[in-house]
Amino acid sequence: MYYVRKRLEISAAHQLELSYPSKCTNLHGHNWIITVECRARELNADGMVVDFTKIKELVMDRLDHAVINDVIDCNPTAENIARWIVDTVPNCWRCEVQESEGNVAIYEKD
Ligand SMILES: Nc1nc2c(c(=O)[nH]1)N=C([C@H](O)[C@H](O)COP(=O)(O)OP(=O)(O)OP(=O)(O)O)CN2
Ligand SMILES: [Zn+2]
Repeated sequence: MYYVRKRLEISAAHQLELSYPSKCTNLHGHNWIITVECRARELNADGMVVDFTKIKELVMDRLDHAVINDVIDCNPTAENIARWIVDTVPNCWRCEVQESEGNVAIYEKD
């Protein structure tokens, strides 16, 4: 199995819909550190699992300096952002979304 890992830093805003009172329901920003992991049993014709530049285009170009609520079609928690990235990037099986030093969410395909 071949693996690639791409680390991105994204400045963006979001606003959570929550069932309880929280400061996070206000529009606010983070500098998210996102780690995208892809894997493949065989390399493509270019000798890659997936081009690092393609990962950047699919994630960074769509989320950086965006209001994430406008981009992803669900409540933009760190967990849902990680899931969206796994569903968006070819051959992605795992994604870590670090919202702050102490807060990290991970989505991994079964
Ligand atoms: N499981 C999750 N919990 C929370 C999420 C999330 O995406 N998944 N998101 C938030 C908000 O985005 C909020 O902005 C986080 O605020 P922050 O102040 O960073 O978090 P804490 O209240 O834990 O404060 P620390 O100072 O970092 O401890 C909230 N929860
Ligand atoms: Zn937040």
